[in-house]
Amino acid sequence: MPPKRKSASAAAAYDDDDFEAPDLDDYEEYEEAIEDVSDEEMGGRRKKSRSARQSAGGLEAPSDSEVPEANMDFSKMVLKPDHHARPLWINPENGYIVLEAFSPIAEQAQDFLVAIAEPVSRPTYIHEYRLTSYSLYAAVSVGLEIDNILSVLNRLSKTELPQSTIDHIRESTKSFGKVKLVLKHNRYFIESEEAGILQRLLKDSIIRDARVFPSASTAGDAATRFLEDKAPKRDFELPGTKKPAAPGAANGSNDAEAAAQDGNGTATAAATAAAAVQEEDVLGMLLAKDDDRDATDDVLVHSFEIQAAKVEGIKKQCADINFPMLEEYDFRNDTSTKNLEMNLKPTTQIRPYQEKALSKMFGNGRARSGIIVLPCGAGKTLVGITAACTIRKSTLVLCTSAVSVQQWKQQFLMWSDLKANQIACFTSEEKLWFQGESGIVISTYTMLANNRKRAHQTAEFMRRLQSMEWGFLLLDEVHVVPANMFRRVLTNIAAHTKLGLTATLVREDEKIGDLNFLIGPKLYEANWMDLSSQGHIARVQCAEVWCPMTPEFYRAYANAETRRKQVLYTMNPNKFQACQFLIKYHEARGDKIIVFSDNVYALKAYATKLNKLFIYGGLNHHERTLILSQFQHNPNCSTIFLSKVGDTSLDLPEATCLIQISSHYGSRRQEAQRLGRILRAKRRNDEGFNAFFYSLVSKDTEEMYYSNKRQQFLVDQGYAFKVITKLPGIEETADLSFTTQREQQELLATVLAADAAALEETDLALTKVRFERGGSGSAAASGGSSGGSNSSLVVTAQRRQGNMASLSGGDTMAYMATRNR
Ligand SMILES: Nc1ncnc2c1ncn2[C@@H]1O[C@H](COP(=O)(O)OP(=O)(O)OP(=O)(O)O)[C@@H](O)[C@H]1O
Repeated sequence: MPPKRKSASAAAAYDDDDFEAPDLDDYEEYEEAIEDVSDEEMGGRRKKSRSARQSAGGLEAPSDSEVPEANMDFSKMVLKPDHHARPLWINPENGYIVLEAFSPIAEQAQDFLVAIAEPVSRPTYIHEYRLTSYSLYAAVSVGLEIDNILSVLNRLSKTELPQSTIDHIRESTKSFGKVKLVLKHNRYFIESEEAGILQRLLKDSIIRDARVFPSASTAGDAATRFLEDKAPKRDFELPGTKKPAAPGAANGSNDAEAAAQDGNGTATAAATAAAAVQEEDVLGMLLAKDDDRDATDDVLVHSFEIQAAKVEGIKKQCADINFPMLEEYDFRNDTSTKNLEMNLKPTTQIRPYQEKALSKMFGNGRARSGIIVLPCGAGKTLVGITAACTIRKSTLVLCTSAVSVQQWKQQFLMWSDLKANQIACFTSEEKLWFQGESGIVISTYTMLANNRKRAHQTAEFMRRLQSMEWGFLLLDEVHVVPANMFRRVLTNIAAHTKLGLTATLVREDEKIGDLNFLIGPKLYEANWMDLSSQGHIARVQCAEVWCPMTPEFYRAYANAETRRKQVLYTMNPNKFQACQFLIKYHEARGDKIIVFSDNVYALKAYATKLNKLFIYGGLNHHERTLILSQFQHNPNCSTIFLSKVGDTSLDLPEATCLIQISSHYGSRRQEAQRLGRILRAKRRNDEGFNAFFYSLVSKDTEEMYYSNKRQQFLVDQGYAFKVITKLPGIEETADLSFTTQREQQELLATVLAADAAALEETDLALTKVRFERGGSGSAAASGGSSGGSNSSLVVTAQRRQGNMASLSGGDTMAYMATRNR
């Protein structure tokens, strides 16, 4: 039943219980949101998305497969005499940049690279970046100038900057940042400092037709074709925080000096040389330039007005003719949109990386539209709230589920001085407007994008939403929303500034590029490993546990159709035992455990057998909240089972261990989002604390292939996945299920007898299933046999008899060579 499968997998992106009965048109759109598809589907999607990107206007980032094979013979490269002090290798062939992350000035170099290039891979010692049109567009939008980019790159590079790199940067940015779209006093203007550029734009018939000529009543404006305006002075300061310290040479020198002091001989020599590079004020020059960019009093800005209704078309046209417009909101001078008195509470302290991300957004006193990328659990919500407190206008927040709506509301109340009645939630269960002329509305994408007939109260709420002029539109989990749905939301809503928040700017269908066009460029992307080492997110041990299939299950697997194959490798008795063992082990350590299963049949079967609570799409909001609260507050409820409805946005700081038993094909995004559930662990700063992420994989099945693919995003962020082929201690553990052949055969018979509908049960709210509880919630608190070790299971070192393979870890570990791209 192919259509049904589509809708089933579509649930990956959303918790869509806000609607009574989504129709099939909606499924088509949800389907678009699915980033992770089987390989056959990928080919078609790639082609489709490539043409979509082309139509999105020339700012195309090549996919990996499109990057030309580089000539890797660099033997003729001439190194600069002090190359050891410079941390960058630049590949003249393909724009890839390699950073020596162990260099004393790596941190500063990293800040710079993140601003101009796409991070490809950032493990411990060597980072890889790629210069793309998108990344350069983003660099220009946050105020970096091309000459400065080239100059800093050259200073950091071990060789003279290759001419091909210079040409690439100049060529792809020559018209970037020259045109801005500004909404002032409710009128849209196209602005540029170069009148010639506006003249050139006006030669384009689509743009010319959208132009608004000043009327007689605005005769003053009519004196010239182009309105003249002074660029604003830079006066940005985040509320409740001190002004961001000017990044640059001072900091950089200190870091370099510190590194020089504690290094060994070679490191000291390198650091001394690095300090010499620092003396040239490598980054200071660039970043100071960034800060001062708009402080020039005498810059004249030319502009002309365009019709509000044609804004999207004009944006697209400008991008098509290679003049992508930057969107900026002069909120301080917008007197026609009502202010919203809101501030961060005095106790709210934003973290340095949050401040850095925000300074990219507000760097010149206006608000730039764009996307901020921070790891899961790093506090994107507070970044969004701080941005709202800076703009201080009515704000609309869109997220992916009703649970997140409540979490956003709670976070607004926690971090800002807003009162509850100034915040309205718009979900299937709540539709009360805020008090006062301005306020906050929090809703889901599906609520806003739904264009079917609505109940009276919902229609009335929508009418009010559409008639408002929003100062700020905050888009949470922005990577999962399909372009069509976005378009529908964006056409329905008039907003001055749009900020997209995400942890994983990846989609297998490569539609990420659409976001550049619809929202704006990526403004900032943080490094997961840095935040982890600074204690802002938890350290995690990742492991892939290989579970051999029992012969009976494997035989059935080999002969089964696709859907049943998935259930068979998830229900594999050896995987079940591994899961049961890990739960026991970690419960005994005092961990709180989430077991993830995409497959609802398996989710119910596991949870019921193990007497645990479970959450999936069939439960309503109240039922989910009830279970989550048990997990958070009841010491006897240490493990819950979650379907994909828990992939994103769940704030469960109690969780310290994840076990994944079934997942969505090769989804890199899902893997990262799931990991994100434990990155916020409350106990993350306890001494020696580690969170654990286990992926249980049935050996010699297609799951192995997908598993490898899924890990790539996290591997690129610097996570190392250990492969465990045998869990130490499992064999001595009593009371594991399905240990006898008879039990295993019964289990197999049940799976084979289950009708196709049961195996295909989806997470959609449409499938109304009554509230089933896996058990009383009393977790089996019996200390599982842990193999006698209190330390991490993954790195357990034990004294036991064994052969050479055992001694070298060869019987429980496997090593895999993986290729990042
Ligand atoms: N500056 C801060 N000071 C103290 N706590 C913070 C700060 N920023 C965020 N937090 C806390 O960190 C946790 C994670 O924040 P948040 O839920 O916003 O993460 P997120 O980035 O949205 O994650 P996800 O992508 O998983 O949804 C929350 O408990 C939040 O209260």
